[in-house]
Amino acid sequence: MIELDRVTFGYVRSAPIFQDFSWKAGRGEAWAVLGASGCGKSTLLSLLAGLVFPSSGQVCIDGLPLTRPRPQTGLIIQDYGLLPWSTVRENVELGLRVRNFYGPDGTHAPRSYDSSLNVNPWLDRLGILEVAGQYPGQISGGQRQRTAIARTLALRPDLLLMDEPFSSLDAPTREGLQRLMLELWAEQALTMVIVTHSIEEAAVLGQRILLLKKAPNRVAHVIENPGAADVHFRESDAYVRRVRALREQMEGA
Ligand SMILES: Nc1ncnc2c1ncn2[C@@H]1O[C@H](COP(=O)(O)OP(=O)(O)OP(=O)(O)O)[C@@H](O)[C@H]1O
Repeated sequence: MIELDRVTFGYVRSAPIFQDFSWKAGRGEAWAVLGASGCGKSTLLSLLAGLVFPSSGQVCIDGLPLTRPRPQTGLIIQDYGLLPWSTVRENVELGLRVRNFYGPDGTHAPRSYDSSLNVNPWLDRLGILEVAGQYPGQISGGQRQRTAIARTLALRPDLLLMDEPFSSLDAPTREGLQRLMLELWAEQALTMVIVTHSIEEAAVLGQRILLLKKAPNRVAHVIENPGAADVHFRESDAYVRRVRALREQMEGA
């Protein structure tokens, strides 16, 4: 589904963050991108989202070179990006309204396009139906993040990119949302890429973990972590060992 082929990227007047960097992710996989601050995790997400482009090499999604943001890619950023003057329901409808205006191909709305704004199933699935009439300022951080997730999933993405989605939440809320993401990932047949600087989060959410090191990243260090999809993985010895191993690998970065 995702293929980075010898990608080189650096911001203007800055040293490259990725140099001849190649990486592949298959359809339906759950990836965590882990690394210390400044190693290029968010930049990788921007490359995957089609927000920035390599100076050489290619980013391909589903075999097609990425030349602009793709309508089937959902991006969830750290501060939720909710409109404070709109209710939870209006925020969840927002992506669908924009898509109805521009159409799923990003240029125009074809007649055949289903323009329904029925977001109730998503509000229900994300557990925010009872706060649907409230404004972002009146709900908790966890509910705000659920709203952002509902808004993105209502667009039925096949690729979900998340940048430090739970970093500002307290531990029980974060763990609840991590569990929910794993359920949604399995339920919706999503390909998921979650950027995190938390070793524990990477171990819980990433069936495969891409470890970025100090820039420039030239090699994709991939750690297999098949236990992640299991709801009880967090309580297992294998999880403790995985976290320890990841910490050692990060310290050696
Ligand atoms: N828009 C930009 N213009 C110039 N430099 C940038 C820009 N965005 C990020 N950088 C720089 O690129 C490098 C990688 O940044 P990036 O945000 O991708 O790292 P990160 O691993 O996500 O870090 P963090 O965990 O702190 O968010 C950093 O040195 C950062 O200062």
